[in-house]
Amino acid sequence: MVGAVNGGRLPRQVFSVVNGGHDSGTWAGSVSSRAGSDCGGIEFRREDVEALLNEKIRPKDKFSLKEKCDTMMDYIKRLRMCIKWFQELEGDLLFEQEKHMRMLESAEQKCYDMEILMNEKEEELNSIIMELRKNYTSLQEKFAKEESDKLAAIETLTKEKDARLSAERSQSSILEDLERAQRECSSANQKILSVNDMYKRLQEYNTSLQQYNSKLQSELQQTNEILKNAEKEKVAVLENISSLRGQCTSLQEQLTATKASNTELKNLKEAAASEVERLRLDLQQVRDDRDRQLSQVQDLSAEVLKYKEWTGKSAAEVGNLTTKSNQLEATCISQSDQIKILQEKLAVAENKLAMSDVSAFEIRTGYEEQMRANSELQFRLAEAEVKLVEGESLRKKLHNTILELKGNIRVFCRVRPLLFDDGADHETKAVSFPTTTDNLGRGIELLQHGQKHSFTFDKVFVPESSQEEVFEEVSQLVQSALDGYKVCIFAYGQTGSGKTHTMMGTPGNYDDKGLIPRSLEQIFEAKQTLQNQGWKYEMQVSMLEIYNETIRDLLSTTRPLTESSGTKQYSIKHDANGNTHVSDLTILDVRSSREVSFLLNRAAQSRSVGKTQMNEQSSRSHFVFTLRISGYNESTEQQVQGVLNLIDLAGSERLSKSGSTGDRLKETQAINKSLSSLSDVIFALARKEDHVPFRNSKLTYLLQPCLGGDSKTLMVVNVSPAPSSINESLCSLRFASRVNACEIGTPRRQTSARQMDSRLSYG
Ligand SMILES: Nc1ncnc2c1ncn2[C@@H]1O[C@H](COP(=O)(O)OP(=O)(O)OP(=O)(O)O)[C@@H](O)[C@H]1O
Repeated sequence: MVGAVNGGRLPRQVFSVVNGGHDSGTWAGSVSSRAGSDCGGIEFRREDVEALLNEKIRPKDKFSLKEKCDTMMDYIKRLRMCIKWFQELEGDLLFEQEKHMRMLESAEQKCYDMEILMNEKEEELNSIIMELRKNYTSLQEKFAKEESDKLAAIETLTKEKDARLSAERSQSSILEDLERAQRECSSANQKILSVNDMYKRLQEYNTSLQQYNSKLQSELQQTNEILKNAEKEKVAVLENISSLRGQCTSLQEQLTATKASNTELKNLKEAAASEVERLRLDLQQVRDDRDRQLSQVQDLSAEVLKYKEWTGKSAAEVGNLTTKSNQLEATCISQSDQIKILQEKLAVAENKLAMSDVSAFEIRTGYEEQMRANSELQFRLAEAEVKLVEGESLRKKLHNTILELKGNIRVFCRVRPLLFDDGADHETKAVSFPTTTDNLGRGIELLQHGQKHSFTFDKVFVPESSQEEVFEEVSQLVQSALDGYKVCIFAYGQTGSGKTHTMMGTPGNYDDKGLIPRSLEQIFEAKQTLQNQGWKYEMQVSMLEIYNETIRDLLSTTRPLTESSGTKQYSIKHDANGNTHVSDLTILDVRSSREVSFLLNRAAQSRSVGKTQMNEQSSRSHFVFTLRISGYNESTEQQVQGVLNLIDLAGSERLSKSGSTGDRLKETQAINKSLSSLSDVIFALARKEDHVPFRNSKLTYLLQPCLGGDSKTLMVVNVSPAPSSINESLCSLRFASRVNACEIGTPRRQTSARQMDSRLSYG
């Protein structure tokens, strides 16, 4: 049964219970205590019982069978007792087991409670341990720190000891230094006094510099005056030169005529001389004949005398001789007559010769006089030309000085006349021009809601200013392009304010032509004039427009009809030399202003123009005209590369006011965006910011060299005088005055024979 319960082995608890808690030894004590004498005092060992239970016990061989049977019987009896006892024991054990089970359960419960408690405690302990560990670590750190502090303190102490020693040593030297420093201090105080004195003097110097500055300003004005006078003188000198040239030409003609008549007279003289020579020869011959005949006559006379002496001779012979003598005398007389005639002829010829000699002398004298006058004229001409060159270089120098003093971006303002379309009350004046000497020709005032806004620019053109007057002010700048500068002139302003009028003029009205045609005429005229100084120029032209942030080639013969059919992507690139190139753009060589006018007309027809509420013929794009000039002087071997950019910007307009819709709205938005990029660039330049957002629009990127480089740039801000446009005019003038305050750089002349791309560049 036990075996069934526990695989044939007695449970350990049983031994404990039976043995009274002793785990080893035999069962005798226990069995006897319960079984008493029934066991017969026979002891059996635990192994025996186990063996018995497992039926492994064999009675010992030395007993007899009976003894063996008795033993066995006894054994069986005991076994039965054992079994009984075991049964009792089992009951006890079950009872015990139940008790133990209950105890176990309560122990388990306790255990479980304990476990929970333990877990809680463990957690508590863990956190305490953690805290303790932290404390320990921090304590260790503190300890280490304190150790290092201690070491450092010891070191510092040692050092301090050393320092103290050395301080004690140096104290004395410091005392000496102190004395010296005190001495120096007193001398420094003296210096401070002198510096203060110097400061005062510097302030005075500063004041004098300011005065000098204002003096320079007035000198600048004077220089402007001088420049204008120099211009006038230049014109006078040019006129003088042309009259001298005229005189020179007429003298040259006279000289040629005189030379021709001289040659004629020389020929006549030579003919007369040869005639005289011939006559002389004839005369000589006649004289020889006469002499010969005279000697014959003399001979014959001698013979006659001899014959006369010979009276005895025959009368016939005498008659003969007399006839001969008469003949000879007649011949002699006729020859004498001939000689007389010849002598007369000779005298006439000699007279003629003398006369021709006299006229030849006169002609020679006249010729020499003319030669003298001619060389004098040549000398005066050379002098005038030298003066002209000097005047020209003075003009350039003064002009460049003015620009350098001003910074390279200048601003002109032009107010257009009131138009019928402005619908304005012509009595109400929103724009006025101050007449004080300071601001005369340079100031403009706007009246908005009763408040006056004043602005000053390099030049302000009143509504009555003519196109010619405007051009006169920019002609110097245009001229600089021929001197090798990059020049950029752009018109800015609200839509309908007169930009296109200023730049291009009125179509079909020759006298009202704008800056672009006038500039070209001046350039081509100057090209002709400068030829006399050895300059040869080549010109290339290109024209483009930026419409809705897209570049369009206005000279392309294969221009797409619609926006979407466009194939070419014109990209802008700036090279290392500061030149700008637009890929695939048409560039044409031009030789006369007429050729360029023709191209301008062609471009004007291709330009994007539309009608808005503000302007009947509004330019809906930015127009960029570029002329590249490359010049070479054979005599000085100088080379210049100038660029002239003339730009008519699209007009800014308020969406609300323009009343644009559809495509017009898109255009207006694109125009306003690029103009606002332009103002961003100008403001960044004015503030001297590190990053200037040139790349924010095609317009600003294209104009980068003009705005941020070394070119001479002029902005013409156009404003309308209409009271209804006062807000826009104010915006334009505010922007222009920011531009006017910009200092961008110093214009640089391109005079070296540096390599330039054969493609046209913008700056
Ligand atoms: N100085 C002037 N004298 C006479 N008329 C002028 C003057 N300036 C402008 N106008 C006239 O004003 C009108 C608008 O001028 P224009 O077309 O030049 O303006 P805009 O600024 O180019 O306009 P948009 O930006 O819309 O193209 C035109 O009829 C023009 O003839």
